Amino acid sequence: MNDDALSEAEEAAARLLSSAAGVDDRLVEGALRPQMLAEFVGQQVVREQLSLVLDAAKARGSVPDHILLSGPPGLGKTTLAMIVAHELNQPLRVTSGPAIQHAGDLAAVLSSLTEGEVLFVDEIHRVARPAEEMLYVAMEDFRVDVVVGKGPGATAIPLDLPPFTLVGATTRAGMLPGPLRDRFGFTGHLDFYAPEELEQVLRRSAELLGVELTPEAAVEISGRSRGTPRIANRLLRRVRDWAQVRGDGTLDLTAARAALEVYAVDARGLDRLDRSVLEALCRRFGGGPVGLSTLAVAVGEEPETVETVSEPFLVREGLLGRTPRGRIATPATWEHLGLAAPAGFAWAGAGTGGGTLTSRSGMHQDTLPDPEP
Ligand SMILES: Nc1ncnc2c1ncn2[C@@H]1O[C@H](COP(=O)(O)OP(=O)(O)OP(=O)(O)O)[C@@H](O)[C@H]1O
Repeated sequence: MNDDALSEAEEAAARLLSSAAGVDDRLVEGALRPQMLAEFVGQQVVREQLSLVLDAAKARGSVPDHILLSGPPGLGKTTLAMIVAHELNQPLRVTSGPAIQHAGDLAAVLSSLTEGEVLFVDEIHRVARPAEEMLYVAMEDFRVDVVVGKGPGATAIPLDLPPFTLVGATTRAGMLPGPLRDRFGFTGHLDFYAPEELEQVLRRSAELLGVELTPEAAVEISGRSRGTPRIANRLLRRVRDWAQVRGDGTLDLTAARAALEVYAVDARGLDRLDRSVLEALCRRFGGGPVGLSTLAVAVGEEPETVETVSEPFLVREGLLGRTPRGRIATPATWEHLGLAAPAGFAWAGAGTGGGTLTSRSGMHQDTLPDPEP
């Protein structure tokens, strides 16, 4: 092997090793999380409000009010919870709604908190009913009533808790019971990011990953990231893979386009699930209305996944309408799929919030609660 061939082989090995080091994407995702509020890109309003809440509490030397963060997945709720703990210089305890199925589960977590600690409850709308009451008391009075014994002889022993801050995150704010929502002193709603904000996220992540990202590639990736930093970072890592394996290591427009084609992310950022939802809606159900659960079965997913992961973006893009009678296609849906709308299809909906069909009769309906506002 001559010197050139040898150095090529060494380079190839180095490239493979560095991509192998990035195999655990979750570790990389953690490394890309901003640590302080000042590093957190976008969400100007929530950032300013939160910074006031935290600064005021620090100035008073007290714990801040409980904080509720809502919004679609991947917009930075967990990151903000971590930032809250970091900014307050307090430890963070992490749990999630589905893990709290009994009051005892919650009592165990609460009774081990230290003063000022930040307790993060992800998917707080899924905390089981029996634990909810206990959470109300803990949030308001910093107390848990531990029940000892069973039946008529059961007694509740009150246990004082040190003041702590609860940070709750939810993708379904509408599902939170009123009394729980009311006990949060601050509620921040995270919205999808603007393309320029995602470019900023991408530039920051590329720097942390030590890769060169051209401005054109940043625009291309951000445009296909569905307004979501987690997706932007994920696509960045896929483009990095492509650039390392098939390109020269630079994340340029060619690498971005080629990689996103390999991973079937279309020009509007729709992925496999989004397209399956739209295809099923139009091809199998004639554009709807079709109930959420029927649609979810048709694409082989859980209704909650379709509702929380796919729908918010599709509705925002005007590619899907949600009505009390079910999900419906919009003119943009047919256009995006390159299909002709069936004769008689007429849409009288607002682009983002849903709408009504004017001439088609309801078909394929499930019993469906009113869509969330
Ligand atoms: N504002 C931001 N600036 C920079 N990076 C961000 C921002 N928001 C999110 N990220 C990145 O996106 C990733 C996903 O964020 P995070 O896990 O906080 O989302 P989430 O809203 O909690 O999602 P889920 O509800 O699915 O848990 C993080 O790893 C972080 O690197």
